Amino acid sequence: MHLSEADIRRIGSPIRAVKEAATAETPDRRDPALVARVSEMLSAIESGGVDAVLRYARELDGFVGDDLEVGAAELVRSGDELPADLRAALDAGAERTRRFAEMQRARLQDFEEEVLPGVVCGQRFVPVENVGAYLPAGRFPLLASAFMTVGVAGVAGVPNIVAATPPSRAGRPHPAVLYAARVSGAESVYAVGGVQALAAMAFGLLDGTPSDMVVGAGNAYVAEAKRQLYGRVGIDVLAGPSEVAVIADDTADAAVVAADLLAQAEHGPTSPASLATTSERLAEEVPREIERQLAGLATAEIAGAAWRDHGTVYLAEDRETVARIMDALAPEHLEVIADDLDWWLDRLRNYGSLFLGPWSTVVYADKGMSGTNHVLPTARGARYSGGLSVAGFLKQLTYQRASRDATRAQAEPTVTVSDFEQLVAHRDSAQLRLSALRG
Ligand SMILES: NC(=O)c1ccc[n+]([C@@H]2O[C@H](COP(=O)([O-])OP(=O)(O)OC[C@H]3O[C@@H](n4cnc5c(N)ncnc54)[C@H](O)[C@@H]3O)[C@@H](O)[C@H]2O)c1
Ligand SMILES: N[C@H](CO)Cc1c[nH]c[nH+]1
Ligand SMILES: [Zn+2]
Repeated sequence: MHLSEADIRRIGSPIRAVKEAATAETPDRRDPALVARVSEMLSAIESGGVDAVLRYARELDGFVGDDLEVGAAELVRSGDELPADLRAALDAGAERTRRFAEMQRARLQDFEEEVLPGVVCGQRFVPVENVGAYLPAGRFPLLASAFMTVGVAGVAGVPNIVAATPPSRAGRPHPAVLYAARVSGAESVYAVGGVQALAAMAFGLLDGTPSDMVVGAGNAYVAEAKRQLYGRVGIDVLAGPSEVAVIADDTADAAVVAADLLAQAEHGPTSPASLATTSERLAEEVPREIERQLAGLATAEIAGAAWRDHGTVYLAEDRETVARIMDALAPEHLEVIADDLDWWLDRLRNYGSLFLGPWSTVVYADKGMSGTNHVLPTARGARYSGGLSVAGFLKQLTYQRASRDATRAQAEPTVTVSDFEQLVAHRDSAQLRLSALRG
């Protein structure tokens, strides 16, 4: 995650890149080979149906058998072989995520009001009917993803939710992923991952009902599949490889900053992590501390590659410049470990989710422990979108009613504008009502 020359020009104040990314690739660059591969897979699945889905599932994920559906018995039994503390942690994450989604739902209000005499307009929030939820589990089983998708869709009132997750090495999904899905309210889960999962949900190849919307995070293949399916189905956000950025001043501890950067870098070798600071001390210490922590990290191969290729450290003279850096990077997760948190909360605007102060950290939200959703925009999508939430499953529909007495106020200007546009049928539709009023 790095600033382009154009970003630096726009920011307009001096910035020193203390650590630069080894690759010039930004997270929003689409790899043409990957785009072509996804397109080819979607076409093959659309024409080949379930057989094509099974073929990719076997080839890419070692799926065994012919039936992608995880049976009700396997879903119910999923918790039996898990340690009690893991079950309790998953129960807590599901519950907290649900509770925050309920709080958000309570603040989305239907209403109707008279906008001019005799004309009443209103809005209603209506849930999407069929949702396909993707639960990523390629490199690591991300257990909390079900809370964020299946659980939150349930709070929105979505009547038909199907979940798909890649099989793990034994050819079946991990029981912990299934348990997390179950405590989130899933009744229908399929052992299929990646592009083939999203295509199967969108084309109705799993339970026979095409999803109206597919949601959930995943790797670059998953994000690209959602992008290509968009329009034919709705999507939540383009939630690709995880990213983190930290804003820190002299009050921050280098070990904490380094740990939080590595925590997201370990997702994959293309996961960017960035620090922007006003502290010269921190700008020097954090890269050293990252190397020190990497030496003892079991996932160092992944996190080290991510840090080398996509990690950056920027030193700026003042906090406004740091804020402008974040306006440009628009990271998925943004931590602030600095004084005057209210100033930062007020000033920052481009992030998927914000973590204020040293006692708040991304990994808590990753696991559902704070309650916010961890399906968040990546690749600078936070410039125009927030993350998945209960609102994402609700269509904000409008309606209007008008009394006979309100006809003139709407029909006369409609006739005027339609005449100007030469849209005569439009004019006639309004004129007819005016005539009825007069006659
Ligand atoms: N942005 C967010 O909100 C968010 C949230 C959680 C996770 N994530 C990200 O989700 C990702 C999870 O990635 P993952 O790979 O571990 O799991 P995944 O479930 O996203 O992807 C696994 C699937 O990728 C497909 N795949 C792998 N290589 C392929 C190839 N060469 N051609 C076609 N398909 C291929 C396989 O079918 C496999 O099932 C991570 O990058 C993580 O950072 C993002
Ligand atoms: N950091 C991911 C969102 O980008 C979510 C997650 C879950 N578990 C671990 N991480
Ligand atoms: Zn994470």
